[in-house]
Amino acid sequence: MAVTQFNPTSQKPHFRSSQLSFLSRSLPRHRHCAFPGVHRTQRARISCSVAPNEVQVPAVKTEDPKSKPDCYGVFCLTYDLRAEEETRSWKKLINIAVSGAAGMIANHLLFKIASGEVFGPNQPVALKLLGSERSIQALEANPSMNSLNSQNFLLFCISPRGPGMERADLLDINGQIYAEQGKALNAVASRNVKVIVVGNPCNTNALICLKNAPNIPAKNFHALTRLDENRAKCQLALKAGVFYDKVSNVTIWGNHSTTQVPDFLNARIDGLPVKEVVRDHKWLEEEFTEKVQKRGGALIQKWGRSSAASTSVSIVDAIRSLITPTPEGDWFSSGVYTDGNPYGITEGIVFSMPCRSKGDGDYELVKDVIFDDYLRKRIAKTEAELLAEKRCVAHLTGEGIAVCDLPGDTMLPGEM
Ligand SMILES: NC(=O)C1=CN([C@@H]2O[C@H](COP(=O)(O)OP(=O)(O)OC[C@H]3O[C@@H](n4cnc5c(N)ncnc54)[C@H](O)[C@@H]3O)[C@@H](O)[C@H]2O)C=CC1
Ligand SMILES: O=C([O-])CC(=O)C(=O)O
Repeated sequence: MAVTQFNPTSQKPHFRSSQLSFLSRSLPRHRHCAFPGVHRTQRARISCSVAPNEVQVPAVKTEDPKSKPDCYGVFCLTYDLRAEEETRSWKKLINIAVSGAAGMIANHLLFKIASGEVFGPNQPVALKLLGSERSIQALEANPSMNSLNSQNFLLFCISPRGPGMERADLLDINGQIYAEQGKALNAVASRNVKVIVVGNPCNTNALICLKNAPNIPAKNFHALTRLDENRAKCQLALKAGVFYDKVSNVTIWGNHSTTQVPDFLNARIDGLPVKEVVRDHKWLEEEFTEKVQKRGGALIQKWGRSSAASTSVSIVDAIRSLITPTPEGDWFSSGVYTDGNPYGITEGIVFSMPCRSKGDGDYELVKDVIFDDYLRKRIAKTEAELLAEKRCVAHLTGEGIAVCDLPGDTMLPGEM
């Protein structure tokens, strides 16, 4: 299963009834062609291109015109993926499932994926929308994980957090959902699926999910800390008076919470160490660090709800970092499993660390980073918080009886 570029031996994708199939809007304007297997009554004239070195699509085969088209909400299936062998001029389908699909983040994200912004032009993508009861009504989404067997990416944007809910309650209630979904993934998903957990507390939710999915490599699970990296880059760019793209090598260490550590020691501006460009080291240690740590909460205070558009942008960045080679010398942050990490961080937790990818969906941890006392001390604090969260969900990870002794002064970004 999964996308060709991740697994060349992947099985042929097949289409389940609740999937919505999109062709990237950014297909070139070339000639029209019809697709084999498309019902005569609904045969869509879909733009497609055939490059000189590609195989021309053979003549259209028709199927029983009486058979009904698959329609879901306003979308009808017009591209029969069973004909995939015959449409060799097309890239292989990428399957993406989004859970919490009727929520704010997904509302931005789904259109980015469907437009071709994430996986590029000429790339067919199939979106599977998963959700709670509410989203079944809103989107005709699918509440079941059973048909996730052919996904390349699974994005969890679930939020059952209610007013006045304590952090420990959230860990438990949200954690139960992730335990359940981890089990479902374990039963049906491809071993190559890449899972990005967005719903908070995302590091520990990712841990619960991966612990309940032992058939899937723990390495394939990510907790989204890319939003924090983007926020850190933005603050550094503003301070240095440079464009955002001049800032590189920014690591967010640890938890997606107010203990996270935006690393200015290893970060660079225009290729130079940040500390050489930003001489105000007090600003780096105090203002910059706190601003990034508490940005989520500041936004909730101003806007009344958590960041959705910028989160969806950062999910796009996170996916693109896995499917395109990391630029030479640079890296990106992701919350990943700590087993085998070269930094001495306790194993068995999901911790944001610097990663590089060859663009094949996989990643390696970056070895050549430096530490000083300030960085080590901060990393120890966020590590302690994640270990406490882990103890708090031991009943959900199969590690015994939960003991919840969360440090009082640490919070989710939105908990200020
Ligand atoms: N990691 C990060 O950088 C960030 C994480 N977040 C987190 O992302 C999550 C989602 O945020 P929004 O989209 O703004 O929330 P939202 O409340 O707008 O949407 C969440 C969706 O999840 C659905 N849902 C609830 N329980 C479910 C279940 N058991 N199965 C499937 N779907 C379920 C709800 O019906 C809703 O449609 C929150 O937990 C939020 O704290 C938000 C911003 C940044
Ligand atoms: O707590 C929240 O939902 C908001 C959040 O993660 C962020 O903006 O970083």
